[in-house]
Amino acid sequence: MDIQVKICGLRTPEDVAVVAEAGARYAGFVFFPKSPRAVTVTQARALALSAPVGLAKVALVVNADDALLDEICAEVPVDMLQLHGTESVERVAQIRARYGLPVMKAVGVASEGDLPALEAYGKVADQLLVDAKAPKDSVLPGGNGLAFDWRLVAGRRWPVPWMLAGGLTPENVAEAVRRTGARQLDVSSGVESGPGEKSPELIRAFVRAAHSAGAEPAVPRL
Ligand SMILES: O=C(O)c1ccccc1NCC(=O)[C@H](O)[C@H](O)COP(=O)(O)O
Repeated sequence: MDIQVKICGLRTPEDVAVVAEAGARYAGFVFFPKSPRAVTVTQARALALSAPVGLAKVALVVNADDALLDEICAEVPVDMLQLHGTESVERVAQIRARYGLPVMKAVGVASEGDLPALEAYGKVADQLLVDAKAPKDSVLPGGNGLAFDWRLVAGRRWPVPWMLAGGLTPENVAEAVRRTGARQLDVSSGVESGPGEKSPELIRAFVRAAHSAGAEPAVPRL
């Protein structure tokens, strides 16, 4: 299976076009006002409508209530919901049932103790996003440009497909793939020239490096 890439935190139609042309599979829109990548529902609608067929649009929310999710799902043609807060297993199942969209649950990983959560969420979500745990003093639950110890997830399997995230860059993505065996990758800060500013060159370099790494045998080297 080819490597699939998600570029998160897109804010302009130009970002969307570059991501699609580069060959990414997913485009993420951040509905978290404190983020430098935040978009409004109106902005996200325009971005989603500009996306070509084949680019899956992902709405990223943090502990969203039904009112916000109702609005996003009514206005923005999204293909997946990414839950990046402290949503419980029950809440993930409820959101999945209410909106009839695939749900990806993000889980922050810093130590072995964080791994059981992936098993639990893997029973109710359609995908898992295995991300670095946010530092305690960060205002952002994700998108901090920090990697975690990839040995924690090397060769692991969960009940549903998963994406690796956290501090990935065009320079380290091949090593991340080799070490973890990940077949899906998510990046935000590593393809930016400044907070919230996506770089077309870095996006192209990241997708190229990820796809090249996917063509190599997926044998974890530790
Ligand atoms: O990106 C944000 O600003 C953000 C805000 C609130 C919750 C999650 C957020 N990002 C989550 C992502 O999907 C990122 O792509 C993922 O955490 C990896 O980020 P990075 O380490 O910057 O590549």
